[in-house]
Amino acid sequence: MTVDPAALAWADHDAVLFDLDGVVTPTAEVHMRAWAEMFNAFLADDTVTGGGDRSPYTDDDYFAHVDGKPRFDGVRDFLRARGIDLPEGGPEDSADVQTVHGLGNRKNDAFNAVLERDGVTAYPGSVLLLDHLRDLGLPLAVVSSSANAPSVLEAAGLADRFETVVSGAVAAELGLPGKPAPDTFVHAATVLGTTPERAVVLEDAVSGVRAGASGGFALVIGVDRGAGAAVLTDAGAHLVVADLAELVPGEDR
Ligand SMILES: O=P(O)(O)OC[C@H]1O[C@@H](O)[C@H](O)[C@@H](O)[C@@H]1O
Repeated sequence: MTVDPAALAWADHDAVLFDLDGVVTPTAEVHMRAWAEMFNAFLADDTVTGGGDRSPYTDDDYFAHVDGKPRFDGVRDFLRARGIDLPEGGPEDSADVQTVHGLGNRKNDAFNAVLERDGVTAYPGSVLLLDHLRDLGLPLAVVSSSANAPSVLEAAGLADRFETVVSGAVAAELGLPGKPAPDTFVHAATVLGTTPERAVVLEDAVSGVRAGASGGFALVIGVDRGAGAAVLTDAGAHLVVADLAELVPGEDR
């Protein structure tokens, strides 16, 4: 399917489902840096046992194993890729314990420290699209793997723009598998009173694009913030943009 981004018939759809980090707000970068800080300290720590490949963690590792997934899935999938065996631990593990949950909690502390220090400013092009869709009266949702989605939306001043927020915490509560499984997007469509065949998904991560494609959504729009347009297309995006302003009719680009 070839789609002209500026000529999208938004009104033909019932709802629009936005990933958050990297789509609405530039917080994918904050997640990326927090992961890199945590994994590199872990990989360089001689006291850690569990074998595996301890070479430094790179952005390629992020895009291949971590991007867009719920926090502890990201930890597990990266460790598995490196052949490193760590105990699972539990949600209450402190951030200095060498378990899957301890490492995830350490990354979360790093993420929240940056959020508190720097705040969040949404991408201007994304706010333009949100304004346009509000003018059209389309119901909107955020579907994010992040348990921090509500605080990021609050910090960006956008909490009132979305009818529902399916965050990592909501998914865990409802027992929904995270991206790349389609369940969180399907749940958001249901909450907005529609079905995947009538809803649009916007995603910057391969795992999220896969979720939209395997869920049978009418339109899956990839947002290239570093994953690569070809990679997003291969994962199932119907079209790929670099900025959400490209999706607003009449916006100068
Ligand atoms: O904030 P949390 O709960 O750790 O969420 C983790 C993930 O949240 C996603 O929204 C990001 O795109 C991921 O790359 C990130 O790792």
